[in-house]
Amino acid sequence: MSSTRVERADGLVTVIFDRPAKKNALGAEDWDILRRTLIEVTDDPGDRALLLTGAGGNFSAGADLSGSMNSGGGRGLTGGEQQSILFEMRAVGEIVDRLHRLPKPTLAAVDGVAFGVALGLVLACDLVLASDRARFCEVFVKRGLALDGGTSWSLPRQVGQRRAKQIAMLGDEFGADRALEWGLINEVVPADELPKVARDWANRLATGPTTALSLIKRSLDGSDSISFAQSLEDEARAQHIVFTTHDMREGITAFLERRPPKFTGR
Ligand SMILES: CC(C)(COP(=O)(O)OP(=O)(O)OC[C@H]1O[C@@H](n2cnc3c(N)ncnc32)[C@H](O)[C@@H]1OP(=O)(O)O)[C@@H](O)C(=O)NCCC(=O)NCCSC(=O)/C=C1/CC=CC=CO1
Repeated sequence: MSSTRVERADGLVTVIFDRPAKKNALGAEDWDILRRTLIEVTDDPGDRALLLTGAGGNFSAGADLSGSMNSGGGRGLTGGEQQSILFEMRAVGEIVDRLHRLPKPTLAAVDGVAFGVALGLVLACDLVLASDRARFCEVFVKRGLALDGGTSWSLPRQVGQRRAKQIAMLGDEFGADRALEWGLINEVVPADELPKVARDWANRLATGPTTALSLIKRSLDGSDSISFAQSLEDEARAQHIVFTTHDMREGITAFLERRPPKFTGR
């Protein structure tokens, strides 16, 4: 049964995992909604930023272990079941990749638990806000699972190999303060303030200069795999592109006219 809602307002697309009785565990329909939404946000110029969050005091407890992924039941998998797990995991991987590569800014707002593949979704976002009662866990090892959700890639990049191995191989829960100290999240706010602060940040992204934000994101994400000289060339090309935008003209005009800019995403 699907439990994910999508809301749109003023350029901001909010995806809300909403099955509180199951800690917002994610099943096939949730993945389908997320996949479709990511395609829409990629293609629709009216969608200018994405906020991922959960309802009922939790982000998500990760994959729904009672659903389609819970195959085998201790009797060993048939060849067909094994194939189907590979297929499902590739499908989930494709969705996390879409999120990671989304050409619009993304923000995760985490209250309560973000476990397993849900942690992967969080780490694939550009910015992460957490409440002071957020709990994170690379829980896979506790279930006898290997890593997924792109966390084998994002964790070492965000916290370094040494800590990534601790987080992934021990599978201990950690709180928002530790996540902040390790550089996994941007800020911690009191739980009752999280919705407001998240909306403020997300609205700032959604009313920002969309092309510039997209190019900023692309250049930072790509910086690991290119030389300094290449980054300078890429920056030149990016500025060349933003000089064709209405938002760049508006940004400079607004500065000269001593008023706040009104970016429209064009
Ligand atoms: C630590 C918990 C998140 C919360 O604990 P607690 O507050 O004590 O609450 P519970 O009583 O345990 O949970 C309340 C109800 O929610 C159900 N539930 C919780 N998580 C899941 C889940 N992931 N799938 C299905 N259902 C879930 C729980 O059964 C309760 O239901 P009832 O009231 O009807 O009994 C704790 O719940 C917890 O540790 N949850 C599991 C976390 C987890 O292991 N997540 C999955 C990680 S694996 C993953 O994300 C990706 C894959 C990919 C590959 C293949 C296979 C699977 O996973």
